[in-house]
Amino acid sequence: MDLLPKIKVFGMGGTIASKGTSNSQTAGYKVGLTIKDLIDAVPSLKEVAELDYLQVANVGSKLLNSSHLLRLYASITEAFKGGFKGVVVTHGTDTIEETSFFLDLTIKSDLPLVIVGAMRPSTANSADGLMNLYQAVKIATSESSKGRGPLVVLNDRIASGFWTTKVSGFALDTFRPGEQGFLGVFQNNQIEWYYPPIRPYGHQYFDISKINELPEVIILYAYQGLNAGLIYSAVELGAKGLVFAGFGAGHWTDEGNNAARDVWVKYGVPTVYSHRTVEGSVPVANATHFDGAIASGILNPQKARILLQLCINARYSVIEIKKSFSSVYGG
Ligand SMILES: NC(=O)C[C@H](N)C(=O)O
Repeated sequence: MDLLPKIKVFGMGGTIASKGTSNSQTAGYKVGLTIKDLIDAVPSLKEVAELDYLQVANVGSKLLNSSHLLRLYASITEAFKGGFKGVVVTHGTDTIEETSFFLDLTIKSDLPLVIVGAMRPSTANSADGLMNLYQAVKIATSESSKGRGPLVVLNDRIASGFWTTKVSGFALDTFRPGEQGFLGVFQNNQIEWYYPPIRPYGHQYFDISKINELPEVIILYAYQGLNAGLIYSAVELGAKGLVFAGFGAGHWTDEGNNAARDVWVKYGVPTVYSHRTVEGSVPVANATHFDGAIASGILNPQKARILLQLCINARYSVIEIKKSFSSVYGG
């Protein structure tokens, strides 16, 4: 018999590793399973891969921060260097999109990297976690998954980790690929790709191999009657960059724009104008208020924040940051 591919699975926590107190409970449950428990619960994994595993964290993904991301980055890099043919990360769905976008910009490998979660705890009727985990490992073992960047699998669908975003706190098909579309689908547990391997337009790589923290970047959300004092508070809290989840196509109040200009002129803190709308983008024409104003393009605030952190960490000038954002469609 051929040797099975060696796959490393990293556990981060989330609903996929959670337990409720009854099988009708789908909210208010707690993380209670280890990555070993999850793997042991899917005996058919033994038929597709030789698995090793590591618990990197075991929390709801709302509790994950830049230190966890850097630890995960280091663990994945080591696994690929150590000869594993693919990696799977089990993760809470609330912030999968940030982690997957971050890994897309920092892991320099064409080997399959799959991030997977669940929308129902392990104790629920029709819990989705184990099938999602099985499919994630299948993707990680497949030659056809190479060169696509991090992939997010949920509810039979395979999405680009660069683009995907969570749209519902309860729906099993919570991950939407936006206008870019899903990359593939599972049918009877066989992968059906819609496209050959390709990286997103505007994809770039950041070397973070020598750092142990990422700069603080704070997101501020637009609302009627916005208090522009929040911008100064964010800078006082240590923000080295700001991201605005603006109205419509990145609009912000005049008072807020003036405050953002002020913190740029006084402290050199740049602001990325993103959008609170689920879809759409912020064109360069809507971020011309001052030199340190940057258009997010199509990137939502949480992804724009990661890109700005990486750009500031790389000591990019504001012109280089603008170039980074404008290489993403619509920026
Ligand atoms: N469905 C989920 O995974 C949500 C969860 N609470 C999380 O850790 O993000």
